[in-house]
Amino acid sequence: MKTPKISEAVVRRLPVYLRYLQQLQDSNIRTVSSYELGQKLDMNPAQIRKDLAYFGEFGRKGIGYEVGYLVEKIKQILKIDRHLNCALIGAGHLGIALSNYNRFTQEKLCITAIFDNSVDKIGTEVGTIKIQPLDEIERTIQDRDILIGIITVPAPEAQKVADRLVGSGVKGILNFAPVSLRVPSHVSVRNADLTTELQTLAYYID
Ligand SMILES: NC(=O)c1ccc[n+]([C@@H]2O[C@H](COP(=O)([O-])OP(=O)(O)OC[C@H]3O[C@@H](n4cnc5c(N)ncnc54)[C@H](O)[C@@H]3O)[C@@H](O)[C@H]2O)c1
Repeated sequence: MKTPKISEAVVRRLPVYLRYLQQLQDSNIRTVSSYELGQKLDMNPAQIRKDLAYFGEFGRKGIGYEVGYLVEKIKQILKIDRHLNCALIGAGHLGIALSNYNRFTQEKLCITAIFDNSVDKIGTEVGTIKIQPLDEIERTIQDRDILIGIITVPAPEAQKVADRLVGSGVKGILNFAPVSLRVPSHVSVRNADLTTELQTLAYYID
């Protein structure tokens, strides 16, 4: 069967479903209806059913969704049922905080290499990861099959770092620097920005 083109809005909702389903799993709850999901996530149950139906028939009438099964399915859809190595570049305030957070929360989608260009940082450790010089980025990314780069360097350095990540073969970049990156079309970029989120939020505050 040909997979339909899935909109980004649907893809962005899947991790939201997954996070709540994993909480249910931790509480040993075995089944959940789209109505219950909708109530908890403040979403329309019909929307949830429609989103999940893009990928298959996961629910059963009168019973709902089997939580464990749906968790595994969503992980497969998001392709996070495999180990996916990430490299972080810029071991400053934000980079260290993100690395420490990721270390405790993720088993498979994890930061496995950290780079910086400061002699004060190179060779020091974040958890079990030794910060490497930027010069080692290409070789490390290829040797460790790293597919995602996370940029936490100052804005003027971000494009140069992105170019090196792309040249090393990464397929996705999560960019925290306040700058728009230019990358080839085969590379996906997601920007995370506290300031723009706050500015957007401000619009809704009277
Ligand atoms: N998206 C957000 O919500 C958000 C929040 C805070 C900070 N930021 C951005 O994140 C970035 C980092 O902020 P910070 O407060 O951690 O800064 P920081 O100065 O504490 O850390 C930056 C680190 O990058 C390293 N670095 C600089 N140039 C480099 C290069 N070419 N290659 C490798 N390493 C390099 C520095 O040595 C330093 O360790 C900035 O661009 C900042 O604007 C974004």
